Amino acid sequence: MSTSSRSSRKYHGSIITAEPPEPAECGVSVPGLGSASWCPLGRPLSTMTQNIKYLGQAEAQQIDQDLFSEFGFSVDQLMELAGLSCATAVSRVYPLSSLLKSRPSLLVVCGPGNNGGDGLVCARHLKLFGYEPTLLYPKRPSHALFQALTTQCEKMDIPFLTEMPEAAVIDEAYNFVVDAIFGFSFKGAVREPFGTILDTLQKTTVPIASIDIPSGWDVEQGSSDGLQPDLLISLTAPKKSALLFRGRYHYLGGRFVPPQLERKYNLNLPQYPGTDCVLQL
Ligand SMILES: NC(=O)C1=CN([C@@H]2O[C@H](COP(=O)(O)OP(=O)(O)OC[C@H]3O[C@@H](n4cnc5c(N)ncnc54)[C@H](O)[C@@H]3O)[C@@H](O)[C@H]2O)[C@@H](O)CC1
Ligand SMILES: [K+]
Repeated sequence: MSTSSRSSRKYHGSIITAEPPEPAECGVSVPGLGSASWCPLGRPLSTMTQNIKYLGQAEAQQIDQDLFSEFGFSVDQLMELAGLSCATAVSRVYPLSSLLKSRPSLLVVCGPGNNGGDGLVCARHLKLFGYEPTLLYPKRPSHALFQALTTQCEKMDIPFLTEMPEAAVIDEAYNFVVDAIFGFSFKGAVREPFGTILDTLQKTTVPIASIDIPSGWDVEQGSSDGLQPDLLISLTAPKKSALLFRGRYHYLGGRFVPPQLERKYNLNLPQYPGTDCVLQL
């Protein structure tokens, strides 16, 4: 599906209001990408968010490392906050009252790395928020953290599918899909079973909410014919490919960046409102 055809995509089974407007000039200056000629949703970024830094892949991974080594965080700490912000953004964009299907069902597809871990946490919080998530988690790392997150979801009575349903089945059964397959460490051609899973997701018509990066997109260059999510939740700071996001909603989450780290990488993060853990960009 091309990016241009995405803007005319119609969603079924939930939540649709209006077509996304055409992109407009907003002239965001992005290190390494020059001046972007448009911005998501076609509206100028506010002065509050226009200087936010869009990260390359290496820089995102370096910040990740700094958080764990120099700043003393553990993975599960940050994953919990990341997953909670994803669930919060999802519930803002697709509130229970807006869902058209009789049950507040959604599918969360998790990949083999930390992005998949964010998906497990997000599913657990969505269940606590009153949604009915179902998980697909085809490649499970043996690490104790992922086993614990899986157990937590099982104990919350969140069902796990054994295989990816066909697109028509997803459209029929779920209000929307959370894409937690790949994040900022994705590289190269997609390997199975995720190639088939992403092909199926592209055939669905329900909205897709992508965690950190639309899965299958190059972290910096994006993908013109890849997944075109309706919602993108950028964690810590957006990645360069987020400039090519043409869905309706772009949120920032992962409100855990210490000011010292923000200064070190000149992230220029916008101020989150009050005690909120997400911010719409
Ligand atoms: N520092 C941060 O900003 C935080 C990041 N978190 C999450 O962690 C993510 C990054 O996690 P990871 O570094 O584990 O990486 P990813 O979750 O992006 O993916 C790595 C996994 O995908 C596989 N993979 C990579 N390329 C592939 C391909 N072409 N085909 C098939 N499999 C492929 C790798 O073998 C590995 O198992 C972020 O995007 C974010 O979602 C959060 O959990 C916590 C805080
Ligand atoms: K993703």
